[in-house]
Amino acid sequence: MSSHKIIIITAPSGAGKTTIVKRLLREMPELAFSISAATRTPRETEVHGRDYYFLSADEFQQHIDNNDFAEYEMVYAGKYYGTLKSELERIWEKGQYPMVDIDVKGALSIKEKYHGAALTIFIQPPSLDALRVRLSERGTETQASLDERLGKARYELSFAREFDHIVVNDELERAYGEVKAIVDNFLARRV
Ligand SMILES: Nc1nc2c(ncn2[C@@H]2O[C@H](COP(=O)(O)OP(=O)(O)O)[C@@H](O)[C@H]2O)c(=O)[nH]1
Ligand SMILES: Nc1ncnc2c1ncn2[C@@H]1O[C@H](COP(=O)(O)OP(=O)(O)O)[C@@H](O)[C@H]1O
Repeated sequence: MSSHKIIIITAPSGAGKTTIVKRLLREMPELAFSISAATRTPRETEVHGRDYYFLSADEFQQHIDNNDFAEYEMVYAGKYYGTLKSELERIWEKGQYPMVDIDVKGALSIKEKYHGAALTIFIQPPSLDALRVRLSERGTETQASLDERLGKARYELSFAREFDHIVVNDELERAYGEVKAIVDNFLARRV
C-alpha cells in the first residue's frame, strides 16, 4: 500500500494546467486523475465519470450536507465544484496518487487539510495578455465567461506565493519538465 500523498495543480483558467496534467497522467501510471463533482453543464466532448461527476444542484447540496467533500467551492457563474473524499479514497485504494486539478481556493483548502502529504504547484501564465489569447484561442469561452475568468485570474495570481512551487508556463516543454521533476522528487520522498 502506498502512502496517502496528493498532488495538487492549480492555476488561473487558461494558464495551461489541463495540458500539463494530461501529459503527467499519460507519463506517470502511479498518478490517477481525481474526478471532481460539478454542477456545470458538460461540454460536448465531456463524459460523466471521466471528466467530472456532473451533478444537479440538489445532488451537490446533499453531498455538502453529508460532509462528503474534502473541499468544495463556487468557482464560476454560480456553479459548484468539489473534491469528494470518496474519490481520493478510491485512488489510494488502487495504490495510486490522486492528481487534483482545482481552483486556487480549493487547492489551499486541501493543502491545509492534508498538510505534508500534499504537494501544491501553481502554474503561472507569462502574463494576463497571454492568458487572454490562450483562452480566446481555446474556443470554449463566451465574451462574458472570458471576462469572468480574466477578472478572477488577477485575484488568483496574488495567491501564487502560498503554494509549494510556482512554475511559469511560458514555453510548454520547459514548464512541463519542471513540473515533472517536482512531482518525481515529491513521490520519492518519505512523508
Ligand atoms: N475547488 C475546486 N475547483 C475545481 C474542482 N474541479 C475543477 N475545479 C476548477 O474549476 C475551474 C473551472 O473548471 P472548468 O469549468 O472545467 O474550466 P477550465 O479549467 O477552464 O477548463 C478550474 O479552475 C478547475 O481547476 C474541484 O473539485 N474543486
Ligand atoms: N506554454 C503554452 N504556450 C501556448 N499555449 C499554451 C501553452 N500551454 C497551454 N497552451 C494552450 O492554452 C490553452 C489553455 O490551456 P489549458 O491547458 O486548457 O488551461 P487550463 O486548464 O489552465 O484552463 C489551450 O488551448 C492550450 O493548448
